Amino acid sequence: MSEALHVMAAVIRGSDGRILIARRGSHQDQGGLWEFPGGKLEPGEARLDGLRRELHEELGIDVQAARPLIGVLHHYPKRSVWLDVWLVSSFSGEAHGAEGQPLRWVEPAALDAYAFPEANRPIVTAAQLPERYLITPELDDLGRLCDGLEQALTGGIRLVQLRQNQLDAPAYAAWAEQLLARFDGRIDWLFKGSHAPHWPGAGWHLRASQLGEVSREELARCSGWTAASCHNANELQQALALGVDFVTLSPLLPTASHPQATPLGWEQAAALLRDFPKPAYLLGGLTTPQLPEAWQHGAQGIAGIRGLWR
Ligand SMILES: Nc1nc2c([nH]c(=O)n2[C@@H]2O[C@H](COP(=O)(O)OP(=O)(O)OP(=O)(O)O)[C@@H](O)[C@H]2O)c(=O)[nH]1
Ligand SMILES: [Mg+2]
Repeated sequence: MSEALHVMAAVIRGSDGRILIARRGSHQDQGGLWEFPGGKLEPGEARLDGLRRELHEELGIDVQAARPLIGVLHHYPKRSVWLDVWLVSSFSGEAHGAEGQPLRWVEPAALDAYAFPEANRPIVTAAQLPERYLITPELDDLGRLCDGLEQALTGGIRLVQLRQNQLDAPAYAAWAEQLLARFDGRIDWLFKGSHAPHWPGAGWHLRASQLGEVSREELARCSGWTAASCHNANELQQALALGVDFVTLSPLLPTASHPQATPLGWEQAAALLRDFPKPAYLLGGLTTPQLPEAWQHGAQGIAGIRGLWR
């Protein structure tokens, strides 16, 4: 990372949820492609200061609230860049292309239609994913699960993994089908098991043990989000090679559901994520008030069963 060019970039989210993108000048590196505004950090400059300076220079705005979103180390043929991307949720001033660059405010889902530099794929994903990923508790009753999900939705959850390890495959499929119909369009689902990719619109969450069994092609056929459970550097590399959209990294802290596992702790998790260019949710013993700590340690946010249920 030492030789990589440290670039500060911003996913700027307006009050209506849309995101600001700019088109790079044709004379610039990656010319003509869309980008997240920002630029090179100067020697000795603090990260947030660099971000503020770049956004002032390029857009004429003053940052009021920002936090780390994702770090992406990318090797272009000519040079390596460390894209240090922050989410800007509040700013003053009217954004305009101060260097003559065209700007556009875009719905997060519509970002897929724009041509970005190669390094930007995980940034687009990070801009689209929420900060919390709910994993369902194992319940013996579908009605209770639905009630809990309604409450979670009220609390702002919209990304959910259906974990029901007590069910056999046919029973799991029956629940999945009913849940898809009931929460139509309100939840982004990730299902588990080998049958998961067959539901249109639903995502697929791989267990760590599936990382060596599933192919890139199989994963690419899934029409929703794809994710994997990772616990160490090796599994993160496997997930990266398969091309999943995001991962969970666990266990961060001791948990009741996995009492035998050794927790990673904050520092080890941060070290693993520094070299991992995809959004990652930290999992294990975390609750919503720990979100800022997760962001500071390089995570997209937190995942959880008990911590996010009710
Ligand atoms: N700002 C920005 N740079 C990106 C993105 N994606 C990406 O690969 N880069 C790369 O990061 C590098 C530095 O960005 P930059 O050209 O904005 O730097 P800068 O504002 O200081 O520009 P300057 O050298 O024209 O003064 C470029 O090689 C650029 O291609 C992105 O989304 N935003
Ligand atoms: Mg720039």
